[in-house]
Amino acid sequence: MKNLVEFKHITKRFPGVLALNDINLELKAGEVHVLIGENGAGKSTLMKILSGAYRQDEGELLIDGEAVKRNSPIISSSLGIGMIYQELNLIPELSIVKNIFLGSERKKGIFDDREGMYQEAEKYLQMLHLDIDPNTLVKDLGVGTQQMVEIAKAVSKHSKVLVLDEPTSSLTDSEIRELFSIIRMLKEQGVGMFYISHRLEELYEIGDRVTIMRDGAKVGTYRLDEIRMNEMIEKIAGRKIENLYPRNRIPHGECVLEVKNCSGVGFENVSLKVHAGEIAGLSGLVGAGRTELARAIFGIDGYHSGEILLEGKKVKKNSPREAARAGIGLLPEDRKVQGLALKKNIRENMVVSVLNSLFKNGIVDTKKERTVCGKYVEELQIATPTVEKLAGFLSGGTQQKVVIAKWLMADLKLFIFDEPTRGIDVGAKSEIYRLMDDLVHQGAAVLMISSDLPEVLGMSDRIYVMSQGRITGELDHQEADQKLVLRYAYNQGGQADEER
Ligand SMILES: Nc1ncnc2c1ncn2[C@@H]1O[C@H](COP(=O)(O)OP(=O)(O)OP(=O)(O)O)[C@@H](O)[C@H]1O
Repeated sequence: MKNLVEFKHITKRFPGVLALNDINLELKAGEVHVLIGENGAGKSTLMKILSGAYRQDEGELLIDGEAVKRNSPIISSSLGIGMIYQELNLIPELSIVKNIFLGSERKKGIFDDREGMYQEAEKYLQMLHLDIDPNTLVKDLGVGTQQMVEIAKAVSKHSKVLVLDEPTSSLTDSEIRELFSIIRMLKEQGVGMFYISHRLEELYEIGDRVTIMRDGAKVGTYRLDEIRMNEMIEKIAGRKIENLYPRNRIPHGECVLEVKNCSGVGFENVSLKVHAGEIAGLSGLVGAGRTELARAIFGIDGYHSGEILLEGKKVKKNSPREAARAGIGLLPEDRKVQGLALKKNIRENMVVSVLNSLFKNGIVDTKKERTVCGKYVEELQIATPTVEKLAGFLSGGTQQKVVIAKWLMADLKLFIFDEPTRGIDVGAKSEIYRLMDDLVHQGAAVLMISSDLPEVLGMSDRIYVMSQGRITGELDHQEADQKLVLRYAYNQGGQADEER
């Protein structure tokens, strides 16, 4: 089969980092080629060379068999390369049609052919099974639908190659199904796709071949029907991971968090408890109201009735500062926006929450600071030559590790983690789990929101399930399994009980 893209001996350096080391790789027509590897392994850098955002230091890029001498985003797009990023690149204030045709407006004479563009957009939306008016503003769409609009945009440009960078990370289950059926349709039309993801289960469903990368080098390319998951995990991490969920459950202590009949925007009549020494999982589908509840507990948003208590004392409403002072920390879902100062370096980002403890005689004890940061850089395998590197230059997953380190360092009574391992590679995941287990052993309480079912089941002592703003189930880890949690998540828990 024809090669749509060929990377030949591609090397790329950044100050202090060999981001890509002699990479050889090809993409065939009609193929879904998965790229996988630890955070900072070089996946995005390779794709940015394809998109023309970066230029390789050595090696050659061929598109459709032709060497691309001088690449740029415009050239790459004209050669049929479409990029669909995690951070969506649509303009929220504009309509779907305007977004689709931005920069490639269809003309009738010298004027924009508005009617033509509307009809064409409608055709693409129908093709993607989206029943929406193309004049709808993008800001009024959910994240999943926005992603579909990005795909419609790529389809309108008749892209031969699509790059999907963690496309499912914020989609609901049914949106993921929809996306996969679109990917299959595009495959049949001969479109080739690079697919970056850290979710190993889904790769088997959608991928043809997988290339594993580590530290900027290619470990190997394998057909997915020829490599087992355990083997893949070992190749990604470069070591054996005996136990991904290193939980050592202990009898729990006093109640730390109590939410009593709480109602607010996105959740209703929620009651739950988390104890010292316990990890309580909060499961449910995307959009079930879990993040809204977490934001209310941490005081970012208010709630109109009910009570939130920390160690029996009421937590002040609407004040994250008071919540933090009381001993609550929230690791937000949207970490890039909320969790990190991009213009500050790793060290500065990490120590903000513990700065007080680093002062000695009124000045920061830099030796202690470096030791503390170094420990987390090592444990979480943060890919960086130095802790002085600006956070903005780190790979997406590495940025998340820095935010997580910052929270793990803080001395808190209650940690709320919202999707703690989204976008994190499998080796670091097990380290984060180990550190979470340490936290509860030291007496903290953890509320972990997660859409990753194996993670919820593997880590929690108890699992609360939410559906449409309400708690629909509470399960002990011993009785919980994937099916049961899903039933409650779809609010079918009652029926399940009757069946049993
Ligand atoms: N503009 C830049 N300046 C300096 N270093 C960079 C820059 N872009 C990437 N890097 C470095 O290159 C390496 C590869 O990063 P890349 O973003 O390609 O990783 P990745 O495999 O996509 O990771 P993730 O899974 O976290 O998205 C990292 O060490 C990163 O810090």
